[in-house]
Amino acid sequence: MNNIIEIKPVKGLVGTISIPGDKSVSHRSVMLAGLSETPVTITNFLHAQDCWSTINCMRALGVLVEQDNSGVLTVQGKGLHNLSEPDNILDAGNSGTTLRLLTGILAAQPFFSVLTGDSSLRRRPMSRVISPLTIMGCKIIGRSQSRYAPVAISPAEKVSGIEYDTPVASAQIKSAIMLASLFANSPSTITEPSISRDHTERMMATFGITVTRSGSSVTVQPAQKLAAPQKLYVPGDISSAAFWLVAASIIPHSQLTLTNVGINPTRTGILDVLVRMGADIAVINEHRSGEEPVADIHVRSSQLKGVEIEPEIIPRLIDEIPILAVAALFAEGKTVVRGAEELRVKESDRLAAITTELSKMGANIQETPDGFSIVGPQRITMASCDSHHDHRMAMAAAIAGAAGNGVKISNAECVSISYPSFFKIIDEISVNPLS
Ligand SMILES: O=C(O)C1=C[C@@H](OP(=O)(O)O)[C@@H](O)[C@H](O)C1
Ligand SMILES: C=C(OP(=O)(O)O)C(=O)O
Repeated sequence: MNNIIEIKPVKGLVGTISIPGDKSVSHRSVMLAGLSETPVTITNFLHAQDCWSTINCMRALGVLVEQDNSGVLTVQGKGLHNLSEPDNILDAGNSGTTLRLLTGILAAQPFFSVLTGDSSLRRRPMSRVISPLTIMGCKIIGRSQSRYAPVAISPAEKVSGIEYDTPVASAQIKSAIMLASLFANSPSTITEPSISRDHTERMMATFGITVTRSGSSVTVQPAQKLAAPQKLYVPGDISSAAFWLVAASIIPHSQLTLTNVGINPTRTGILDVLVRMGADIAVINEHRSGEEPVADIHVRSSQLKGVEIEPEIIPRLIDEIPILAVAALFAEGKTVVRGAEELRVKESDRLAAITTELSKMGANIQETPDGFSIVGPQRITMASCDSHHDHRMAMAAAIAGAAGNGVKISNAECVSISYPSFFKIIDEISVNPLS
């Protein structure tokens, strides 16, 4: 399927958007509920393709997952020690989080399993989880000297805790180790170069697991049984909200209210950077939703200015860099991104994809090995772009087109990976599309 979507330039974006559930939290909610013995209802679960990959894998392991008419899930787990051997290969689709976190769970099970994914996921590095899990005693091999999926997992004789310094700040590496550690014979401590998103830590605490943090290290104790909460509530995804935060900032006459946005400090780098760029953003109605902080956000158009985005903040805005590149095109002065080499191993090589696609609109971008620099503001023209089958690229191109002179995006259907209603919402909030 190749859906070509045309986005027209718009005069302004006005309205209120209820931000759909957080993808990271949604994955973790079904995995941990699946390892519990009592039923858990999950409200505001993200019904997008990546999270359904997780549901389908958990179902194949014997977990019962049902949804009601309003999308609320009920998960009846199997407990820590009663998952069943899947009778086929597990398919993580396009989802790195599904594949890497499930590798952590499956590495500690007394049965054989194989995990794979689509052609994009099969190009992404898996040795980063296979290596530490192997040190723990797990038996995992993958394609091409265990660099890539498919990965095949055999029962381990013994799973031991680990003290592990991760070379990259990655919540997927950290979470895979934490999940395997639940089954280990001793605690594990993972130390990151800087703290990646901490949703696993927070949600594990909700399930009665002992997790302690000291600086950039996190220690998780093995568990006998999880004490599941009856209800979980998934906050809105700030990575989805980011597209509207940038769109409303750069499109004149815009005024948006984004409701129910997760503002976990390990995810709010985008807010910090946009505020430094001069964005008109107000965070209101802050409250807690379970272990996660949530708020509403008002955003209005403003003239942004270029900023330096240094390596230290990258883990807190890792998925927002494609849309930040669009913000930089409309900002006055130079924006530089450094230390973002991880973008080369996402759904696409996002640094190359940003440069290629925005250049088609006439943008001038200097790509570097670990980022890019852009001097703005730049006039961009109507162009035919490609998503590279990468949801965040499709949405970033759409906002560039709406703010600029329109865009046609091929392979645009991939927005369903994280934000199925994205194009419908652009239509709903657009004021007087200009033709
Ligand atoms: O743990 C998670 O839910 C995620 C972690 C990040 O990946 P890395 O752990 O590879 O940085 C992020 O890019 C991804 O979208 C979701
Ligand atoms: C990188 C992403 O997700 P994942 O790693 O789970 O595929 C993303 O959503 O931008």
